[in-house]
Amino acid sequence: MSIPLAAKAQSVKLQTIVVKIGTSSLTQTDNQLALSVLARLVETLSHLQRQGHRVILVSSGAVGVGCVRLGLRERPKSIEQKQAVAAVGQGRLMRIYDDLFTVLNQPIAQVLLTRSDLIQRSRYVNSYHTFRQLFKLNVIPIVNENDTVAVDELKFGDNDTLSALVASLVGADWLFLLTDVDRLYSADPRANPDAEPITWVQHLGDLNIDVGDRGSAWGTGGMITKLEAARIATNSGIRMAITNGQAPDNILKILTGEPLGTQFAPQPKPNNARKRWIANGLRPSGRLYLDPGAVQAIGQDGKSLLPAGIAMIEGTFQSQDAVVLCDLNGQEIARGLVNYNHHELQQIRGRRSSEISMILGYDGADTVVHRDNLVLNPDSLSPKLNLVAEDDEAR
Ligand SMILES: Nc1ncnc2c1ncn2[C@@H]1O[C@H](COP(=O)(O)OP(=O)(O)O)[C@@H](O)[C@H]1O
Ligand SMILES: N[C@@H](CCC(=O)OP(=O)(O)O)C(=O)O
Repeated sequence: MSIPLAAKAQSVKLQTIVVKIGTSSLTQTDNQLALSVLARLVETLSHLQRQGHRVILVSSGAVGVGCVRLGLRERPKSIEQKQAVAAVGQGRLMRIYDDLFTVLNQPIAQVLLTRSDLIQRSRYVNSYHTFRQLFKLNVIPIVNENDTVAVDELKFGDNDTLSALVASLVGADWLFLLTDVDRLYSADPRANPDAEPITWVQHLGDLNIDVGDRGSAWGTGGMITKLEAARIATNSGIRMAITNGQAPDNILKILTGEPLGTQFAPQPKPNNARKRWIANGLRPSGRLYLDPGAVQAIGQDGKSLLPAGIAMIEGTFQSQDAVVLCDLNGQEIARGLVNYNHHELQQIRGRRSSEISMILGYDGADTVVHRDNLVLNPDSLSPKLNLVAEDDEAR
């Protein structure tokens, strides 16, 4: 029997590493597949796996590869077209990955997820168990959105967000976003040659940059979705890096401490997986505006939210839905699962908990959001720190 791979790794600290590669890195300017990039990516990930790390690849490209297969020169616009083209491309993409990984004797698995898989707690937990089993089998899971079935209102839409949610789900140490620029800049470097490179981001809330309104011709979301991914990942205690997809071995260099790309500091993470699910997996369906006393009680004193501290509510939600808790200026303080629907909450907001049964005519929870179901937003508590230009030492 062969020695388990994890046991072979000696001085390397074993980590869970999620790598996302975008369409812009997988395709060349003539819209053909960038085979050499794929091969180097496969070598890098197989190497990490052999060292004993747990590796997940989130790969875009179903639509791009489908277009190449069908001879389409532009990314399709309508949802139906994209779904059909993704169905053509996804199988082909996996075949290419399997051929390349097989050369290195590395087994892979296809995992296709939709937003609702991560919203529903039981499916979220099941997905987690599947990843755990795949790690035990020394398999590299290759994840993509299940484009052919995802409905518009429940789409990730971009794999940046998906990769951050997957990283949060598995409790990853690192998330790498491989793209067609070498790092984040103060503005889109294609449109602004003078844009300043950014190497280190301590707190996302302090980032003040221009991200344009779109990505490359084939990519989805551009930098906006990468920064959203950074919010989810760093708030889950995950360190993130944006680096050039042309050089996948940058991942190895960054892991050994080289200051390549743009790196984002992990924030203190919610200490249990369920809280990470509340903070990141769920889509809030309402907002509760809190008075200063309630902001202090939940933000500083670790208390549950009571109806007395709610000044205003927005949105249509049911009991146990996720809601955002914010101050009177709309600044997000926390997210949580609410114990009352929006009708009930309109009636009891601003009132004492002891009045709830009299107002509603039945007994309900004393709290609107119990502290066990409440996750503070680290950005709202962060001190002011800012971008670091290329030459500065920030770590
Ligand atoms: N501030 C910025 N810094 C770096 N790139 C930016 C910025 N704003 C916009 N971009 C654009 O984002 C693009 C990468 O996003 P995208 O095309 O969606 O890539 P991917 O396919 O890798 O997800 C870059 O090609 C760049 O033009
Ligand atoms: N699920 C889609 C991913 C779309 C997407 O996010 O693309 P990109 O911005 O290139 O990462 C696909 O496989 O084409």
